[in-house]
Amino acid sequence: MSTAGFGDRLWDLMRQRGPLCVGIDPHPALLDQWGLERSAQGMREFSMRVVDALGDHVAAFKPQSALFEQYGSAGVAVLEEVIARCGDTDAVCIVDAKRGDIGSTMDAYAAAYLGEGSPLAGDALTVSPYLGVGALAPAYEQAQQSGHGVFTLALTSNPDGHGIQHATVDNAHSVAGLIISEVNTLNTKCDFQHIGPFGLVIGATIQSALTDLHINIEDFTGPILSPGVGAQGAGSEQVRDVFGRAVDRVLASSSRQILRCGPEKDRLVGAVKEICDSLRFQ
Ligand SMILES: O=C(O)c1cc(=O)[nH]c(=O)n1[C@@H]1O[C@H](COP(=O)(O)O)[C@@H](O)[C@H]1O
Repeated sequence: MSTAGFGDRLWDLMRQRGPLCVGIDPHPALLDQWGLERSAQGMREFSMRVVDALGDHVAAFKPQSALFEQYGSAGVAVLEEVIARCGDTDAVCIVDAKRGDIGSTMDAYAAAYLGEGSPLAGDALTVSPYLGVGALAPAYEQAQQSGHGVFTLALTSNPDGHGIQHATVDNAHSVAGLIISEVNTLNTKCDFQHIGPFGLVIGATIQSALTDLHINIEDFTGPILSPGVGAQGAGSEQVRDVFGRAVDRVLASSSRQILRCGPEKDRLVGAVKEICDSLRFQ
């Protein structure tokens, strides 16, 4: 087990294995395609096969909590097992639960998803800043204590996000720009070698939004999780165009495009290698 902080651990993995996160999203249609039952047990089999096939090949896994929650407590129990199985690999596990609440409730989310030894805690958590970045302080504090990471939504991959995220505040900054700057300040209070533990979620589908909103993403000092690669239409070209010189901090994320290549291990590994090769920009 590495003693490096979350950001530096992820940085090293991205360099060794390629900057790709595989989303574990066991959609019912994928269970059908893999010949598995639409049940918690089917989802368990699906997710374990993904982790076992790709655990030595990818920098990160991102189990999507809602897909498990839809099966109730049996699904959540499977999510716990999947997080534990990811922990048996060297890849980092980003639990995609997009949590966010007032500070006193956020304490409980932080304990559940980032607390040392909690069954729902991976290496990092996605959080939603709609209640204010300040309200998420318990998550950032808990992550720092336990050496974990947090990815805060900034410019999401879905077009519906524009209305709020691109909105202008005080006639100057955009909402997204303020979130990015607040998260960056958190990293300045941390010790790290390459990148800090506090990251952003910025979709690969956002086209010129960073430029349009006058956001200089090159100044950002954490990892950038970038979903939207594959099923949502973005490819490596979009990743390079969106992030420019900040691309070395980008962890591209793809779920359905890769998962559709299963269940055979060789095809899953082949899909990962192909995307990773396309993401090597130097
Ligand atoms: O936080 C996320 O991971 C996320 C943020 C975002 O802006 N857009 C987005 O698609 N995601 C997640 O990334 C995954 C995308 O899945 P695919 O479209 O199948 O690659 C889903 O689990 C989404 O919930």
